[in-house]
Amino acid sequence: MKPKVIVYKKVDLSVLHLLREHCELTYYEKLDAETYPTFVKQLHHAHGLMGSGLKVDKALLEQAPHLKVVSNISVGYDNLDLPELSARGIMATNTPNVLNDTVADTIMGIMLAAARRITELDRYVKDGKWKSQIGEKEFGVDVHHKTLGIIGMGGIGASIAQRAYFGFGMNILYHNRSRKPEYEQKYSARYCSMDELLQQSDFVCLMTPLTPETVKLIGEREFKLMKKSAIFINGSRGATVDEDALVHALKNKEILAAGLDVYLQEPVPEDHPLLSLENAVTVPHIGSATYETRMGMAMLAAENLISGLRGELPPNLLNKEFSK
Ligand SMILES: NC(=O)c1ccc[n+]([C@@H]2O[C@H](COP(=O)([O-])OP(=O)(O)OC[C@H]3O[C@@H](n4cnc5c(N)ncnc54)[C@H](O)[C@@H]3O)[C@@H](O)[C@H]2O)c1
Ligand SMILES: O=C(O)[C@H](O)CO
Repeated sequence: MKPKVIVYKKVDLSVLHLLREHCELTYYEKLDAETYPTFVKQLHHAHGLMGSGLKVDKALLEQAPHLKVVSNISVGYDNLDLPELSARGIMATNTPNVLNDTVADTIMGIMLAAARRITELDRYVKDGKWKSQIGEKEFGVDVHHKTLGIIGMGGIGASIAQRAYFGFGMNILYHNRSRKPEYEQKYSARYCSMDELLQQSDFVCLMTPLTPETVKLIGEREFKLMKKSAIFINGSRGATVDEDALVHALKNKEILAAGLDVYLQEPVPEDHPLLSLENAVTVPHIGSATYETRMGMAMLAAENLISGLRGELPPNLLNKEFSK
């Protein structure tokens, strides 16, 4: 008998074909108030789960007595209660590396947009405000040859460093849990303490996972340490930043601007103070959102799922306990 699998995110047909070869599939393009009750009923029989964003915690797992593999279609896995999954003998997997280049492209785009005020000035043109030659009021600041500080020099951080160093001639500083000699060599990246990075960088880019240690990693104190001309970029998770402190820093010109892909609450509420600030570039969590990369992530997630359901160790297994 084929294992029963629930996919709860829209994925390409080729991914569904692959899954159907190996599993009995229930497919939801998305979970919402309407589909959730049926999803929970099916959870009682499921051996595998694949999707993204769903909080997989004790309460959910109580309703999934046969579950063997949870396959996240994302590299971040802060939605998973990993200790609880491990205690129940359930494998968890994610999708690292396939998205590095795409997310790094997004981050460079946000950096350029914030520094050169691209989104703000796009609105200026469309609102009919371009009446004469632009002047200093519309000037931005350079990106090239500035100092970029990367907090969280993992797969994505390194791809950002590569673009910034080779493409923009930037000077790279980084802070990470451990030193990365490979990137020091390739991108002349210099390891430093977080405080030094915050004080020296023209652009501060946050790329750590969301963990208990990184909740509100950047707050009032950190914004005060940054240069008044600094541009802050968050591509990690919203909860790694104290959003009230960020709004305060932007309003009071403690920093020049911010570029944000992630928020504490997503979708970000319409009346969020960040959305009324001209010096905040706000995009809707689009880091990995290209056809090619989302397809690659879903395919990798399907491979992880199938491998785990076969009783193998999936390529991107997260629980350390299973590898022992
Ligand atoms: N905006 C998006 O669409 C998007 C896309 C992909 C990933 N992400 C986020 O980016 C995160 C990083 O992704 P990745 O693929 O580069 O992961 P990764 O595991 O390769 O890299 C994360 C790096 O952060 C470092 N780190 C962890 N805790 C730290 C701390 N307290 N201080 C300093 N460094 C710390 C790790 O040592 C590691 O080098 C993901 O966990 C996810 O939350 C967002
Ligand atoms: O963690 C990830 O992979 C991104 O946030 C996309 O969901």
